[in-house]
Amino acid sequence: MIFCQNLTFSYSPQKKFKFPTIRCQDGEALLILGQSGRGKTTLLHLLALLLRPESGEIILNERPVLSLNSNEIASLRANQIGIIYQRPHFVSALSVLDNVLMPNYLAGRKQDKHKAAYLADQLGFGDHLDKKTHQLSQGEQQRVSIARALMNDPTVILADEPTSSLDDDNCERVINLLQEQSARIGASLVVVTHDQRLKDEFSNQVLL
Ligand SMILES: Nc1ncnc2c1ncn2[C@@H]1O[C@H](COP(=O)(O)OP(=O)(O)OP(=O)(O)O)[C@@H](O)[C@H]1O
Repeated sequence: MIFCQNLTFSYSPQKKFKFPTIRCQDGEALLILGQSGRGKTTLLHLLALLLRPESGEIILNERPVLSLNSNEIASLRANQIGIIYQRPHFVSALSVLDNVLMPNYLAGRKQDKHKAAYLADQLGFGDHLDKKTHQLSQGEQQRVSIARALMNDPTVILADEPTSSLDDDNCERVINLLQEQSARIGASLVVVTHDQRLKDEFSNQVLL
């Protein structure tokens, strides 16, 4: 589960944010909708512990996390949080498969090639595993980053505009897969987006 309340953050005295209470239980999905510039990525990075709020509280799996030290936060992020960034960050020298396997490596786990291949098939890029990521289209790269986020069976999945480069068919496929996978592993799924196509796909929604 993920819960936060009274979160505030500022990039500068002119750019301050106060975010609404967010609550997403295990196996549930939450959509956070907002226009460009409303702070969706900022909120997601706060929840992913990539940014530190000025005030407020974040609880992951019943545990207050803002008092953890940097090693504890790194371990939590590697093992329990799957992040799908707005723009995927890949290691360009590695194959698509090795990029998908990267979270196993970073968390000190055995590399699970079967799972990587399964997720790649489900997400429709199973034929591209031996390529380099720059040889894939933007939509394919986005799907690779989704597979990568699911590799360690995270308890919290945070997705930043996961459907922005996708056509309608792939949009539906990706959202279904994210919801199925998070429900299957009992994870909390939080999606931030301005993609209005997702409005009817989530029963729990927050507007920024
Ligand atoms: N590192 C930064 N330093 C200063 N201002 C920033 C920084 N990152 C974001 N901002 C500003 O904070 C505001 C919110 O940015 P954020 O990326 O969180 O919005 P968003 O809702 O995700 O937008 P979009 O839908 O366009 O991605 C924007 O006005 C942006 O210019």
